[in-house]
Amino acid sequence: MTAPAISVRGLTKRFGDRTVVKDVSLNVARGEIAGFLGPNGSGKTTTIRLMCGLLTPDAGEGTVLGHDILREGRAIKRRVGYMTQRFSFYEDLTIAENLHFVAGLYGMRPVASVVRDTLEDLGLSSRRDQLAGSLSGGWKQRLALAACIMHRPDLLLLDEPTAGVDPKARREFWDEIHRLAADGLTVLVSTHYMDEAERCHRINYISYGELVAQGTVEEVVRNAGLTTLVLTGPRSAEAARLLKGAPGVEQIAPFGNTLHLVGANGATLRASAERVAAQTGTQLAPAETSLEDVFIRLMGDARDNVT
Ligand SMILES: Nc1ncnc2c1ncn2[C@@H]1O[C@H](COP(=O)(O)OP(=O)(O)OP(=O)(O)O)[C@@H](O)[C@H]1O
Repeated sequence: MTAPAISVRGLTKRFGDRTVVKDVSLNVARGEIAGFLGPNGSGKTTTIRLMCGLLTPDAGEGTVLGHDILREGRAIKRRVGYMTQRFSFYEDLTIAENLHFVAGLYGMRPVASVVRDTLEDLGLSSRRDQLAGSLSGGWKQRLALAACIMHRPDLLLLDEPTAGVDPKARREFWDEIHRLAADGLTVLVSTHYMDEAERCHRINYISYGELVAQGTVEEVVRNAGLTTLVLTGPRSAEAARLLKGAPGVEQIAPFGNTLHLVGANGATLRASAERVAAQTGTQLAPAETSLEDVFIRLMGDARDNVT
């Protein structure tokens, strides 16, 4: 039986007297696209670096691609492609020249055909002679992806790969990720975008260094046990004022003419919402809880734990 792509337990990392990763356990099956989510500074990058042997944990153990993270960092690095948050290229080299350089670093032979295959694989052939510095965000990101899959890794670690990229380029990037996963590559990808989280097979949510939710999107939403209601009508802004601080109302978010209300205690939330709906002549209806509703809730919970 092949070992899971990632199987780590109790990972902990301190910087000075701050513990930024606390007892994190993570399992990622081969071929899975695992999402890694959480607020800024919650420890995603640090966890990724612990798993690919770039940082040594203060506690914890486990394997990545069957290799021990404490003793076999070199073997892990050879089989992992890591796209960092601020990936960089030689801006005054073309796409093809940048890839030649990377192929040389990895010692891949014959360089010319490796580069040609990679260009073709990622649909970069038509732009092979364009200077990297003159590419749009979406093409730069595609080049970065090409550079990190060139050595045919088994696991891709992508740290916010689509930050600042337009929706069409993001969609194409995700189509590419799914294509790679269908070919057997495992992907762990950190993101702040909800639509991207929904494109993962499973998600892992980390907050202040602790993993607080794991599972498929449906499981994470269901386990949060939240009720969501929608108020609609021209007086929804007034309704929002009246609902602020009302019993059971934990989140109030306007979306155009509607007001999105979320709370853990469904009965209390409904009672408050019905009262205000009657007062303001707005219509009340049940709605599906979204992943965003759950994440806002998780962020609030974690902050409460810290203060
Ligand atoms: N080498 C370091 N030395 C000291 N503190 C660090 C170091 N690297 C990260 N940190 C701190 O650890 C915390 C977690 O950072 P990390 O980059 O892992 O979070 P993140 O979840 O990736 O955040 P973001 O979403 O903003 O990228 C932050 O408070 C950060 O400032």
